[in-house]
Amino acid sequence: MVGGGCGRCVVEGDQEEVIRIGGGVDMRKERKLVVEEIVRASEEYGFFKVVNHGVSPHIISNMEEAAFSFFSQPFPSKTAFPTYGSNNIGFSGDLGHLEYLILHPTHYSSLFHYPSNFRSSVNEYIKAVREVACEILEMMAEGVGVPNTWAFSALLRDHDSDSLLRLNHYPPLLPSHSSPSNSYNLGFGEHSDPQIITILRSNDVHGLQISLPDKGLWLPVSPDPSAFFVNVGDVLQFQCSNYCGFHRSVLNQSVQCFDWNLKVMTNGRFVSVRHRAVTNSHKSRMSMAYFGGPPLNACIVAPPEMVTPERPSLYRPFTWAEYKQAAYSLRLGDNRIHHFRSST
Ligand SMILES: O=C(O)CCC(=O)C(=O)O
Ligand SMILES: [Fe+2]
Repeated sequence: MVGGGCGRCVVEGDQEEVIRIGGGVDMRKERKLVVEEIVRASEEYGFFKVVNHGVSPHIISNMEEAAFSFFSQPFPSKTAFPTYGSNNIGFSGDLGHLEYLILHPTHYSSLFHYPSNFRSSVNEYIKAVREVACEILEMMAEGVGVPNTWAFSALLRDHDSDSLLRLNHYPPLLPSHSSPSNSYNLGFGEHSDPQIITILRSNDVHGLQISLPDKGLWLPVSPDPSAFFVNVGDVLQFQCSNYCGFHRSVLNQSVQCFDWNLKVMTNGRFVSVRHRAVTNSHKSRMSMAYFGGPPLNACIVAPPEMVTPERPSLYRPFTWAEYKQAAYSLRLGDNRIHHFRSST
């Protein structure tokens, strides 16, 4: 269990609660039950674990080995890769004890410089986790009563989807680098993920913590390398409010006007989870986060089914490009959703 004094609202986690959250949605159970569990967890926490997800352990271990081997290179070799970063998170001065690599599957140039075995591990992994993400989004749409159950997932399947894979490596802490309380240091500060959905997986080392809505508690999440953790992203919180998504390639026809309504796609019915990662171990921690994002020009607005006179639209429509720009210009921990609330 992780506890201690780093950050402004650190409270030791309640193990019972962690177990309840981390128990896992079993994807092999009857679909109706899986849908119910996913919707409930997305409303309550914006976070859940999935087990029996169907991704081959071979694909996962290949990706992890490729990532460890990348990070084991000398520092100057790593900095030659344009999407490698260390200690600085984003562009607004946030710091963390980690190094990372950002890989954009649809940007050919993002993978161009890597050896072919690395590229194929990344491509295979992304393909597999995108399927998991899409299946979950389809169940979410079904669970909240959106008739086109592919409406959210189509955004990830879009050729122009702005999805990415982020590999985070938290090296073990040297004693001279640990915080005065010696409990842990911040690896990745408090934030919510801006995209639609995150499929997160880590090796068997503790570090991830989630914050419960309105409770000011940080709960440590026990690692489970055979499972994926799912974060509801900001866009899905929005989107489960006004939606209507059409996709050229899905419909196989030319659609003049994209009516992507992710509202902050659930009109606030789902919550995006605030989370962070701490380094508290003598072992390296590796997390691999697939962020499912919409195309840049997608208009984020909730499905009509999610907006009623009793539940008016909470957010104004905006494009993913607008939101992304706002997200990256603010500090990691800022509440950016707030800037997109309707004025009425
Ligand atoms: O390392 C982790 O478990 C969390 C990483 C994370 O939150 C992120 O990459 O957005
Ligand atoms: Fe995150």
